Amino acid sequence: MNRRAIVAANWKMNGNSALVDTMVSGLHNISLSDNVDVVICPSFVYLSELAHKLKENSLENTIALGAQNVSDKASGAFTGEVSTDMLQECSVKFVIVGHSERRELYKETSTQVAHKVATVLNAGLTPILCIGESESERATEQTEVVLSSQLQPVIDEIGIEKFKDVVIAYEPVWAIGTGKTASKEMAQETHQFIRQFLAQCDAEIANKVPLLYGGSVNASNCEALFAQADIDGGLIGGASLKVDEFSVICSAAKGK
Ligand SMILES: O=C[C@H](O)COP(=O)(O)O
Repeated sequence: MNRRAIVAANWKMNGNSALVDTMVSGLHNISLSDNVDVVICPSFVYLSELAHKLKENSLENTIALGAQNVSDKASGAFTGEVSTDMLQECSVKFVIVGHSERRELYKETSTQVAHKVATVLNAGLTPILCIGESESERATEQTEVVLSSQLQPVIDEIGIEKFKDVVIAYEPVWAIGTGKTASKEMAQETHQFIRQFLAQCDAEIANKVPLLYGGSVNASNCEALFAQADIDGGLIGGASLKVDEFSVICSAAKGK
C-alpha cells in the first residue's frame, strides 16, 4: 500500500460556529481505515475555532485543517487576502487551490493557480490542486485537453518531483452541486488519464499522487467511487455539511 486516501470537506461559504460544534462532536468516534486522512476546510473565519475545538476533543491528529484558498503573496497591501503564514498560525495543513469556483467566478488563471501551488509548497503545506472540465468541454471531447492545460502550468512551475507533496482533486464542473455524479467508470477513466499524464514526466511520482474525485459525492455513491483503482478519496461539498453523511463518506475511504 503506497497511497493514502484523503477525504476533504469543502464547506465553501457555508457553516457557522454551530456547525463547527456539531461536526467536532459528531466526528468524535469516527471509524476510519488505516491510511486515511480527513480534512475539513471551513471558511477562514472558523479555522482557529475549529483548530481549538479539535484539540479540546483530542481530534487534532485525526482530522486536519484545510483552507479553501490562499494568496500567492507573503504579506503587504493586498486587502482581503490571506497568506500561508496566517494559515500556519491557525494550524492549517492543506490548502485547496484552483477550485473551479475560483477559476470561473474570480477568474483565477492556471498560471495564478500554479503560483499558488508553489507558494503553498514553499510554506510546507499541502496543496489540493483542483482541475476539471465544463459540461460543454466534456460534450465536445475536450476533457483531456482541458485537464492537460490545467496541469502543465503547475508542472512547469514546480517541476514533477514536487508533485510527491501535491494532492489533485478532479472535479468535473458539471457534477459540482448538481447531483449529477460522474459514473464510477467515467471518473476512473479520467483519473487514469491524469495519472498517465503525470507518468509521462515521472511514473514513480505519478503513482504516489493521491487523486481525489469531487462532484456530488454522497453516502450512496462514495463506496463505488472510492473502490476504483485510481480514486484515492474525495473532495466533498454539500454532503460535508451533514455530519452523519460525511462520517459515512470518511469511513468508505481506504488507502491503496
Ligand atoms: O469542493 C467540492 C466540490 O466542489 C464538490 O461539491 P459538491 O459535493 O457539493 O458537488
